[in-house]
Amino acid sequence: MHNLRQYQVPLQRYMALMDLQERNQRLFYKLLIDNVEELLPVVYTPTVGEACQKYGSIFRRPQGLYISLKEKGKILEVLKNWPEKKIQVIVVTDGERILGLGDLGCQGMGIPVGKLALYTALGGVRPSSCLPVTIDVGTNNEELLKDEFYIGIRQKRATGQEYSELLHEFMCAVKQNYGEKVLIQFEDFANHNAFELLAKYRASHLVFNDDIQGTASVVLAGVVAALKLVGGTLAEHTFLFLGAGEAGTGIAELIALEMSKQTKAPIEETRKKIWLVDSKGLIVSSRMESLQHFKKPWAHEHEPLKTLLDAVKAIKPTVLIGSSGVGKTFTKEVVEAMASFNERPVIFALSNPTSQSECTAEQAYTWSKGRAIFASGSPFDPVECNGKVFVPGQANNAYIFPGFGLGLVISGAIRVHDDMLLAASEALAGQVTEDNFDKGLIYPPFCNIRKISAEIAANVASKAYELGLATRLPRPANLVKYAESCMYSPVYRNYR
Ligand SMILES: NC(=O)C1=CN([C@@H]2O[C@H](COP(=O)(O)OP(=O)(O)OC[C@H]3O[C@@H](n4cnc5c(N)ncnc54)[C@H](OP(=O)(O)O)[C@@H]3O)[C@@H](O)[C@H]2O)C=CC1
Ligand SMILES: CC(=O)C(=O)O
Ligand SMILES: [Mg+2]
Repeated sequence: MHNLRQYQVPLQRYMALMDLQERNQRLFYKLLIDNVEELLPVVYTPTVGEACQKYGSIFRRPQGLYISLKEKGKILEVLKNWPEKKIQVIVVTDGERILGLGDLGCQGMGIPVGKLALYTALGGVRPSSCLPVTIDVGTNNEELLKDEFYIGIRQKRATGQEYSELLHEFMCAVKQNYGEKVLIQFEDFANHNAFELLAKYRASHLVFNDDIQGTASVVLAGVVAALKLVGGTLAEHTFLFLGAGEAGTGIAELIALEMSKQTKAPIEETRKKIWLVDSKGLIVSSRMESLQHFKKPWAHEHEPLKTLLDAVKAIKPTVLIGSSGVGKTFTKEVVEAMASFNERPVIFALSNPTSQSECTAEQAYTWSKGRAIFASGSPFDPVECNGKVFVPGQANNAYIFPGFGLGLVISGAIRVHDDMLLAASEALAGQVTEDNFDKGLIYPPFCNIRKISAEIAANVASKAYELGLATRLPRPANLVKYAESCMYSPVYRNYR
C-alpha cells in the first residue's frame, strides 16, 4: 500500500495494481480485500473507465480471452486454450456501451477484468474459476479505428445475423465446455443487443445481465432502505427516471414487481407509479408507435413533455433516478424543484464514471439545502454543508453481483429467476444499520462487503432451493455459514 500510495495519478495506481495482479495474485487480493474502500475506485469505477479509454496504450498482457469474428467456427477450441479448466463465472462484453463512455470496442476488456476481480475480492469466488471474455466484432468508434495502439480488429461492428451467429456459437461452446452451471454475466452491451441476448438465453443458460438486473437489485435495496428515512410504502412513492435504457427500465421493472408483490395489485397497475424520460422527453402513450419494445410498458397517458425539468414539475416524483449516461443533467433547477415538494427528496445519480454522473454529491446536498438522500454510481467524498457532514452512498451493482453470483455457484443453480434478484435486494437492504441511517446512508459501507455478500449469497441460494432451481443437494442447513466457508481467502497454506 505504501508503494501504491506514492502514485498520485489514479491511472498509474491502476497500472501498478494490474501489475501486482499479474505478479502476485494472492497479494493483490489481500490488498484489495483489506483496503476495499481505498482501492475500489482504482480497479473499478471511475478509474477503470479511463483505463478502458487508454487500454491500447497501457497494454501489457492480455488479461482475459478475446474472441473475435476471425475465430468463428473455432470458439470451442479457443475456450480450451484457456489454462484454467474449472470455470464458474464468465463476465463477457462486446465493448459497445462501456460505462457511460460509449463504444470502446475491444478495449472494454478492462470491465470484465475489473468485475471479476470484485467477484473474488468482494464475493469470494476463486480467481482461477473466473474468466473475463471480450467478444470482438469491431467498433464504430472512429478514433479507435485510427489509433495506432488499438488492440482490436479494425472494422465497423458486425451486426444482424453475423453478430448473432458469433454470440450463439460462444454461448453453445461455453455450455459444452463448462457445463450447465457456469454463470455467464453479460456486461456493458448496448441495449439493442442486451435485452435480446438476455431474453434469448435465460431459458437455456445460467445468464444474468448486470446492467439490467444487478443494477435493478441494488437500486431497489437503496429505495427500500431510504423508506426508513422518508416514510411511506414503496407503492406510496412516485418514481421518475432520466434514461430509459438497460439500467432505467431494468430498475423500473423490479420496483414495479416488488410493489405488485407487496400490494397484490397487477404489475400493469404498479407500473403507473413509475415514469421515464429518454433523449426525446417523457415517455407517454402518444409516442407508443415509435418506442423500442422495452420502453412500451412505461408509456402512460400524459401530455408530451420535452425536458426533465418539465417532467419533474408535472409528475412531482418523490424519487429521482439518473440512468442516462449523461453528466450534469440534474441541474440546480431540477434538484431545487425536487426539494420544493419533498421534505427529503431521494436522488440517485447512477451514471458512471464520475464525469457522467448526473450531479455531484456536493450539488445534491447544497441545492437541496442538506435535505437530499443521495447515492451515486461512482463514489463521492463526504460533503460538508451548513456545518454538517453528509456521507453519500454508492449505488453500484458491485454490491449485488459478487454475492449474487456466489449464491448461484454454491447452490448449483441452473437458471436465474427474478425472485432471486428480489432476494438479493432484500438481503442488501437488511444490512443497513441504524448507525448507517443516522449518517443518512442507505447502503452499508463497502468495508463489510464480504459479510454482506455472504448474506446476499445465502438469500439467493435459499430462493434457488425454494424454486427448485438448485442442484447442490442436500441443501446446507445454514446457508450463510456455508457461503462463508466457500469463500476464497488470500492466505498461504500452512504445510506443517
Ligand atoms: N450505478 C450502477 O450500478 C450502474 C450504472 N449504469 C450507468 O447508467 C448509464 C446508462 O446505462 P444503460 O442504461 O445501460 O444505457 P442505455 O444506453 O441502455 O440507456 C441510456 C438511456 O439514456 C437516455 N439518454 C441519453 N442521453 C439522454 C439525454 N441527454 N437526456 C435524456 N435521456 C438521455 C437514452 O435515451 P434514448 O433511448 O432516447 O437513446 C436511453 O434511454 C451509464 O452511464 C452506466 O454507466 C449502468 C449500470 C449500472
Ligand atoms: C456499474 C456498471 O455496471 C456500469 O456502469 O455499467
Ligand atoms: Mg455495466
